[in-house]
Amino acid sequence: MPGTPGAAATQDGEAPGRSPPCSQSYDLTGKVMLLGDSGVGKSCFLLRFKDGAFLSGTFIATVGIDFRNKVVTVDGVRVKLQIWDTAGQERFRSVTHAYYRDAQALLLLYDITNKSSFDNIRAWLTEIHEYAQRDVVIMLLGNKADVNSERVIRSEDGETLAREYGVPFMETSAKTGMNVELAFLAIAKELKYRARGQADEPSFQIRDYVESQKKRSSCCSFV
Ligand SMILES: Nc1nc2c(ncn2[C@@H]2O[C@H](COP(=O)(O)OP(=O)(O)OP(=O)(O)O)[C@@H](O)[C@H]2O)c(=O)[nH]1
Repeated sequence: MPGTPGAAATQDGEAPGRSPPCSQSYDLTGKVMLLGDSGVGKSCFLLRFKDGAFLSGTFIATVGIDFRNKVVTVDGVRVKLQIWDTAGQERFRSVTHAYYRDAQALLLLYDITNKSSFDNIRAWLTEIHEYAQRDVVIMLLGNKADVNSERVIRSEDGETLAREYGVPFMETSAKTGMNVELAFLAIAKELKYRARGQADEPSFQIRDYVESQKKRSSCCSFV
């Protein structure tokens, strides 16, 4: 959803819609939701992106929903991402469903060390198709890639599932930062492409972009 060009961005942590005391300008804005089972690392993923931090050993399950804003610049365009961190626990599902409709992009996470979080991805996609906009951008992320010794889901399994649903895929780590920024930048680029049309980049495809950036970073990753 295009924002008012040059308008003041909402302050971090402030309820959307209220006027901010300070301003950070942006050209476009988009709502992104983090989804996936409880414990897959959604809150840590957001914290890594927003503040570059990781709090190890602590797991405080999200209650309901929380959000943070961050402005990223892609191809000279400032995109304000309003990122909603949802609770993965079943009992909060009815709360989070209400937010799907406004989201332009969804990051769907599973934990590569937790088989049920991967098996539940199909159920998440069914929910997404029920509650989200038809053209919502979806990205599948296999998080906790830093703990390869406890891996139970192969990277190829994530890739196969993503291909089946026609969505981009990558493995990530909120702990090391691997591919965290890339996931959000790819979303921002797609939102920019949708808002600005084909003029700047006639053949932009988010899946191709993610694949090319993954390959490019494999030699000297963010780890
Ligand atoms: N090794 C490793 N641990 C992680 C990573 N991301 C998160 N964790 C750990 O996984 C646990 C759960 O992380 P959260 O970010 O709270 O999980 P969540 O998906 O937000 O959980 P809910 O709020 O209940 O939906 C915490 O103990 C984190 O420290 C990661 O990339 N690598």
